[in-house]
Amino acid sequence: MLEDFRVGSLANVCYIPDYITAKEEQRLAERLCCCKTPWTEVSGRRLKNYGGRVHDKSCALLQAPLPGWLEPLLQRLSRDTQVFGPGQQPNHVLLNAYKPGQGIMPHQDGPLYHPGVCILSMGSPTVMHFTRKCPQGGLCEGRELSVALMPRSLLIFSGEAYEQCLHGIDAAPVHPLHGVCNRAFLDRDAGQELMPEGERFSLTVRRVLKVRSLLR
Ligand SMILES: O=C(O)CCC(=O)C(=O)O
Ligand SMILES: [Fe+2]
Repeated sequence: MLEDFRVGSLANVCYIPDYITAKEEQRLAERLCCCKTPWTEVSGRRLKNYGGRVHDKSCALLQAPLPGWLEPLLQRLSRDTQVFGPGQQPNHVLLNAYKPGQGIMPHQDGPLYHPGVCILSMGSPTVMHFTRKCPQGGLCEGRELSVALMPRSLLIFSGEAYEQCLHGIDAAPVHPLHGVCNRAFLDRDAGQELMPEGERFSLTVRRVLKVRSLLR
């Protein structure tokens, strides 16, 4: 199934438009925002964490229960994408909330996780850029890949895109669509740029490799 959704020049990047319906998006966004899990702030951006926290020293997930209402989505993601390892389920979910003009610095998700991630987008659209790491250190010139992330879409990446590239979102009021690799999946009237008007919410779904259960 994923074969039909491969985009761009990097191996193992897939973009699925309308992975969830508008109704599912609304219900999920309400639950995420209203649930009692507290928001934290990172560089002005708001975050919520589900499934526990990764302990700095042991690099293990101090596991906390995931909300029951997230389970059907997580099962669906592992079944459809198999990006968390063969037969494996994700155990960690991050909610990011971006006001218009906010972004996320180019970064790597790192070795604590199985090297595959799903990002579900809700609310305002944006563009994510992948930049290759140089063998000599630092970042290569230019961007390897840009993907428009429309609301209700699912981005999946692993392998080369996960391990050899950094990904980020420009902190900019407008996101040009020039050169995005998933143009074929966008509405014909998408225009030349995306201008977020409201907040964007994204769910970053991953599997932390080492787990220390506090549930017992
Ligand atoms: O909001 C996004 O689409 C990206 C989030 C991300 O890269 C992360 O949580 O590591
Ligand atoms: Fe990331």
